Amino acid sequence: MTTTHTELPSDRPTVDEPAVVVRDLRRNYGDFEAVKGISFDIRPGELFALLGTNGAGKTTTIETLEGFWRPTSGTVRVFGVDPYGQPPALRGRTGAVLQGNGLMEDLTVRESITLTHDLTAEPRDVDEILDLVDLGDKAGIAIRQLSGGQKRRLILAQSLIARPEVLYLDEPTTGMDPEARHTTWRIISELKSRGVAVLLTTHYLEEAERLADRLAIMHRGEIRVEGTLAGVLSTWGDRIGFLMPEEIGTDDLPAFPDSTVGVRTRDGRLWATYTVTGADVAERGHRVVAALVAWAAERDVVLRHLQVRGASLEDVFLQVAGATDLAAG
Ligand SMILES: Nc1ncnc2c1ncn2[C@@H]1O[C@H](COP(=O)(O)OP(=O)(O)OP(=O)(O)O)[C@@H](O)[C@H]1O
Repeated sequence: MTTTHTELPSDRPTVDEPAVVVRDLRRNYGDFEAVKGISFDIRPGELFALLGTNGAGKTTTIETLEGFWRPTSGTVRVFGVDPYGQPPALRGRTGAVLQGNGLMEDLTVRESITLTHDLTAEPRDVDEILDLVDLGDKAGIAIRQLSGGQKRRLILAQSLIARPEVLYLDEPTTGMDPEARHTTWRIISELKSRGVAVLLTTHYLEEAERLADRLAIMHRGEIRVEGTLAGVLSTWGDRIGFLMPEEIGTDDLPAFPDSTVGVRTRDGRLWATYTVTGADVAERGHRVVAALVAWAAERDVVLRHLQVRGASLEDVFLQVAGATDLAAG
């Protein structure tokens, strides 16, 4: 999938210009190429989700945008400024929830927020920020007594004190229960609607489905898929799945033009999935179903749980991650 590349913004971007621009970014650790030439933009008020397998290069990308690493080659710009070394021009304009904790565990929640507040030019009010992340009732508690999910929210709170215009969220909801995750999604949506540009990495695909305006899936340092959720799914075709009849071996499954078949185990049972892609998916999918039913009737077998469905983000992710076939159901 191709990306629309624009010129790098000048030092004085207009509102319509991207807040974040990444062009052909490469980042090596010694001889190892962790990021192999990726490009994307994020505009104000937009959330871009960077998904991918473990070790794909997501954190390296965020840390480069945060200014911790200099690109091995290529360019990153935040409001037209090179972020390497966290220059004063970007101070307070970006915030981050990175992996790792970095909290002073003996302070109370309020003391911790107040400390950052007092070091920040034009900070948000301490109580406003506590309310925003739903930690008002924990203000007097020592950080070490917070749950893992509450600590993640406190880190989010710290990142919001300076009213950042760009937010980097590296797996922000890891360790959160479903309710805390929903609260965090609400906060992120609210920030987006206030015009904050957000770069999110997550292993929760539902999180990306709910929040992302655009998303990319990385694998081994490269962006393999990019676009809006609807755009990505529409190019990935339909799935026709059924429970493998016991009488039928994997090699006996028929082949059809314009479709691929895979078999995998789920819940201890074997499922077959035909993937139909390209133009006129619905019509060709219909023909595959008709042919399958005729094929089953000839052999006097039943295709249990026969169903047709569109691709899910999980299907796309698994395919990108190199899974040999796709889950039915
Ligand atoms: N400081 C480092 N020195 C050497 N190699 C590193 C370093 N940091 C990361 N790597 C390697 O670079 C690759 C990309 O790592 P990165 O943390 O960016 O991946 P990720 O997509 O964030 O993974 P995950 O989803 O597991 O958090 C990995 O193979 C990792 O082992």
